[in-house]
Amino acid sequence: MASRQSADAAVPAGERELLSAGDVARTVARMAHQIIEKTALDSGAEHVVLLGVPTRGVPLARRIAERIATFSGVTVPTGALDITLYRDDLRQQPNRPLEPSSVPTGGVDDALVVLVDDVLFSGRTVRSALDALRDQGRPRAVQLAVLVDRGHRELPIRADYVGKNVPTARSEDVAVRLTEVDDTDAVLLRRPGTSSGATPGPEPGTEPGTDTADSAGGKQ
Ligand SMILES: O=P(O)(O)OC[C@H]1O[C@H](OP(=O)(O)OP(=O)(O)O)[C@H](O)[C@@H]1O
Ligand SMILES: O=c1cc[nH]c(=O)[nH]1
Repeated sequence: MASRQSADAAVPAGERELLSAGDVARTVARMAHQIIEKTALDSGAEHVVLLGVPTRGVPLARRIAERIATFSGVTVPTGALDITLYRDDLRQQPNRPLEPSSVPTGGVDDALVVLVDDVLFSGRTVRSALDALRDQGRPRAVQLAVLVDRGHRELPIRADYVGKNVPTARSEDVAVRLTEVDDTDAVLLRRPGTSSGATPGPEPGTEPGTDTADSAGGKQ
């Protein structure tokens, strides 16, 4: 998938499109295939549940489940896991409304839970999600699926399924846009203060982790 520069009139100055709408769809499809394969979903041995982290992890989980159903014929239940009150930096975050967690009927006990989020950065959201999940039950195992891994981990957390590894500078921002929330599908890389035509890129030593077990297939 080729990255497009902000010469594209639809992409504002200082932003670079990392994934187009078509790229997002293909990436979600590939992640669905990887989940089917790694969990042996179509063998029926596992009770797999996809739990999205609000905001965009929730529609992303639904999209992955829809692709899984199409590819394997297996209906995977989805839900939402609000992590707001479990953050270790709650006091530093702007106030945001709580979004109720919704765990599918059947719960998460003994299930293989795949947490789904749009961006993996410091890892603190995922750590919070693990705490939030503990209040819902005791899964047999927990995996992590993210659309974008942009590196800069602050905790020993890695994803099992990575849509795209993106080397970034810490000062940059990866913005995932999904139609269910934003009326458009795209992934943008934003560098504060850059003008149109500048090429955002990584600072030395800022590449995202490359040791994710399943990210090889997901790298682009
Ligand atoms: O690995 P981390 O450093 O925790 O960053 C990743 C999180 O940041 C974003 O959420 P954000 O808190 O911005 O809320 P949003 O999903 O509502 O945009 C993103 O959706 C991830 O959940
Ligand atoms: O770049 C980032 C970092 C955290 N969360 C995001 O959505 N984007």
